Amino acid sequence: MACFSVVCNNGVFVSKENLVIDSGKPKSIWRNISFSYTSFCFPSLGIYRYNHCKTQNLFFSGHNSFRLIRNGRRNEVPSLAFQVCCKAPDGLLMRGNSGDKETQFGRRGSSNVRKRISLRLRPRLRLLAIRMKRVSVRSMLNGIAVFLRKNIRRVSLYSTISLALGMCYLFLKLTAVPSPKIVPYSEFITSLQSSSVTKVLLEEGSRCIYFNMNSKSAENTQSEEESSAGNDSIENLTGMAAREDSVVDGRQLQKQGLFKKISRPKTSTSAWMYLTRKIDHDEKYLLSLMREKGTTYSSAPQSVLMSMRSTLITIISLWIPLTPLMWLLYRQLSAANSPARKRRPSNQVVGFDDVEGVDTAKVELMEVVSCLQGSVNYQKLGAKLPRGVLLVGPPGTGKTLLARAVAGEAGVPFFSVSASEFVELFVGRGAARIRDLFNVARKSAPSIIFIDELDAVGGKRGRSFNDERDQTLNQLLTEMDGFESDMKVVVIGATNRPEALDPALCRPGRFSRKVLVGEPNEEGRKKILAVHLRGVPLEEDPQLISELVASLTPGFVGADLANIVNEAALLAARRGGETVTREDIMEAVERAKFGINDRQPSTIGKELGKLFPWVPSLMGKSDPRQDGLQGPLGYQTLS
Ligand SMILES: Nc1ncnc2c1ncn2[C@@H]1O[C@H](COP(=O)(O)OP(=O)(O)OP(=O)(O)O)[C@@H](O)[C@H]1O
Repeated sequence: MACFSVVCNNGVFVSKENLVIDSGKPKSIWRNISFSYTSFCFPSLGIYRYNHCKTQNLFFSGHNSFRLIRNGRRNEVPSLAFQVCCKAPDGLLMRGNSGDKETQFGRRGSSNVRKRISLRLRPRLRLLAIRMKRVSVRSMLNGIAVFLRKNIRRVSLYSTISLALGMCYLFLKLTAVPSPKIVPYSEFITSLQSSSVTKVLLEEGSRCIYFNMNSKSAENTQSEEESSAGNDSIENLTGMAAREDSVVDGRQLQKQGLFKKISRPKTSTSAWMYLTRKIDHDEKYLLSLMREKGTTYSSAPQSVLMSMRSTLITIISLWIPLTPLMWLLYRQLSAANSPARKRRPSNQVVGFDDVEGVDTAKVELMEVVSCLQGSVNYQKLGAKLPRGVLLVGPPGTGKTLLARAVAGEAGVPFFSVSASEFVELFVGRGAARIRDLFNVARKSAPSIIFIDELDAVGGKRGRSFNDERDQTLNQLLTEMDGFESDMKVVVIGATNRPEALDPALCRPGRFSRKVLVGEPNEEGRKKILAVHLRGVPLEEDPQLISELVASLTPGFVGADLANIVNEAALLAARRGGETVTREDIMEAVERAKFGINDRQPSTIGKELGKLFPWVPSLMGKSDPRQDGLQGPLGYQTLS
């Protein structure tokens, strides 16, 4: 029993978390402590023992302290002392720490809160100060320089875009002029008829007609607008008020109390008060009316600045919504997504030793490896390196593994793609990817391209309306034709459906060599099992187990056998065993053969079976034990 006391002379408990005892040891050590009882002494009141803390009031807090919660009680005693006794493992040094920040006893109220806040803040500020001291301007600048160097392209692109946008904004801001008020054409004609229009400008190449009116009419129009609309837009007011040759001057507007709204400077003024749009085939009448009324009229092209401004606005308003779309398109179309880039040439660690049970296929492929390595001088006799080798066989027989083994043995770059990666949404994209892949492979020659599930793009042409797929296949055919005779690039394809392939793909010169990768026989299965049992700790002799499992698994392919070994290891791990036993292996074989089922038939099932013995046979589920069908090695198979 280790006892220690914590004494506080002034202040009261204000916190529920009123005591933290620091052991100076890691938190894990505290787990062994059981709290016996707490005794409080209140000398000023004459109370010396006061037990109220229970075991559950012991909490771990921080990494090397524990905390007492006092059930919310408060001691309103100015002076108190208490003792904490704990059972601790032998040799554990404990010390009470009344000066701990969380055991502060202060006055109730705001001063205490302030104290607590300051106590919590202080260490954080200290930490911040230490960190700030460590930060040096030079290292920061170095960091920025390194970042810029690394991302020079991206940084320059973003800064160019930002600069261009900034320039556009500045240009628009500088060339901004208050636009004239747009009025209907009929109003313009009426004003002309009443001789209130003073000056007209017909803009060349557009339908815009700018015009000014004399003061009286402008005033009338203004008051009409006010009464009808209530308030005008700031632009219109600005345009009217600030115009130099406008008849309505600033003073008038000020009188009307409208000038308050004007915020634009006087320099950005428009020369024209009103704007309307021309009606087709009315030019004759318009000109004759203006001549009749003696109105000054002229025509002028749009100013360069204004046309630039409107072009810029059009471009920006078009491009802003289009940019995300373009970005998506770019990402889709960019070569960065191409399989050739994704698959960097890598040296595979798989060798022919890792592939067993497919000896004929291995011999064929070993020849290709010898040609790639240059150990067989096939050119001397005028022979050519086979362009393509097609691996044909049921799923899981090791076609992919064989291709990887070829790459591993030849020690050349290996580009592995699944043909489905060439199936694209955009016409021509799949073909471009094929082109990319072959270009990269050619550059890294001697190399091997492996196309898995070749039937995804190599299916017979013209059978569907899928133009994109046909184009991709055409490109593949072209690329395979395009190898120069001395180019050491071999294309290995794998498929489960050779009958679905386009005949052009299988003609000599393309996938001329077809290698059947079939189901392994018993000897083959034994060898495959031996490969997969290499790294598994077995209770018995691996050879014996391989023979046993091989004899029980006719029709199983390499992938099934690899799965059996893996399942057995998992079962052993589940039961917590150190080694994989024969039972684990047998259970894994059963699982692979019959699937995972409940071994024990359910009680309801049993009862039903007793009552209606014909039900299981009706459902096609007869008891294997009754049928004499036994599991491997006399094990009962699943019911
Ligand atoms: N002959 C074999 N020797 C050793 N392991 C094999 C063999 N065949 C298959 N395996 C195991 O099965 C796994 C799957 O094989 P793989 O992917 O090569 O089959 P596949 O014939 O390409 O199948 P699919 O036609 O479905 O693509 C391999 O990773 C390997 O672990």
